[in-house]
Amino acid sequence: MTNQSPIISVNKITKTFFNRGQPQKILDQISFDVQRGELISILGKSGCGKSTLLNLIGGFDLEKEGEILLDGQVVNQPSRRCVMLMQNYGLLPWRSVLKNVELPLENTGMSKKEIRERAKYYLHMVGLGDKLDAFPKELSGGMQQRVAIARAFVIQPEVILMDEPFAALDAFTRYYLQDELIKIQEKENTTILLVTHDIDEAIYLSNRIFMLSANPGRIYQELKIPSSRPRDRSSLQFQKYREIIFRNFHFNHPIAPIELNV
Ligand SMILES: Nc1ncnc2c1ncn2[C@@H]1O[C@H](COP(=O)(O)OP(=O)(O)OP(=O)(O)O)[C@@H](O)[C@H]1O
Repeated sequence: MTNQSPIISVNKITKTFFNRGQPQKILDQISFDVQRGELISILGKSGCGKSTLLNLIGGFDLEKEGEILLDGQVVNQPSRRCVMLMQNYGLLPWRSVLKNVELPLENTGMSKKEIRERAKYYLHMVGLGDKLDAFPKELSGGMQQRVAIARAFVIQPEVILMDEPFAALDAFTRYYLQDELIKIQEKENTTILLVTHDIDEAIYLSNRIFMLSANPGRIYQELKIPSSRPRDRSSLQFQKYREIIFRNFHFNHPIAPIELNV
C-alpha cells in the first residue's frame, strides 16, 4: 500500500470561521495522506472540527488555506469519486428502497437495466434484497442506514466520507453494520474516512486513527492498528488500544477533573 501515490493528500489545511466578525481558527495546519483502501477514523471531542475537515475534503467547502488533493488533483468542487454518507440517512420518503439506490445513477448515461442491476447488487450486499419495493418509513433505522450505505457504494466512488454514520443506532445494530461495512469496503477496496465519537468503533474498523485536539483542531496523535479484521472487541490487544486513546485524551485535556466516588 505504501508504494502507491495517496488517494487523498491533505496539505497544511487551516480553516477559519468568522462568528460575528470575529475570526475563529477551527483547523490548524492539518496534514496527512491516505492510501487507497485504507479506513481512517477521526476522533475528537465535539466541536473540534471533524465535520469541517470532512466537508473540506469532499469539496463541499472550498474556503481554506492549504491544499487538498484527490488522486493527485486539487479538490475544487464535490465529485462522484468522493461521496458523503450522513448520519440521518437522507433517503427520499416517496421513493422505494430500490429507487432510492438507483437515484445517483440516473442521468449518468447508464441504461435503465444497468442501473437496476447495479442497485439490486448493492442492496443484496447489505442484506436488503427482500426489501426492494419497501418505502423508507417501513424500515428500521438500521435498515435505512443500510439503504444509505448501498446508495453510497452504488456510485462506486473511490472514497466515502462518513460523518458519524452509526451514531443514531442501538449498539447491536451498530455492531452488525460495522461488520457489513468492513465486508463491502474490503470487497470494493474503497477508501473510507470516518468521523466518530465512538472509540470502540474507531478501533474495530480502522487501519489508522487520527486524534484531533480542539481550539484549534490539530492532529496530535496517529494510532496505527495493524491487526487484521474482523477484530475481537474483548481481546487484550483491543483493550490496549482503548487505553492508549483514553490516555491520550486525558493528557490532551489535563485540566479536566476526574471525580472518583470511592
Ligand atoms: N458555518 C459555520 N460558521 C461558523 N462556525 C462554524 C460553522 N460550521 C462550524 N462552525 C464551528 O466550527 C467548530 C467545529 O465544528 P464541527 O461541526 O466541524 O465540529 P465537530 O468536531 O464535527 O463537532 P461534533 O462532533 O459535535 O459534530 C464549531 O465550533 C462550530 O461552531
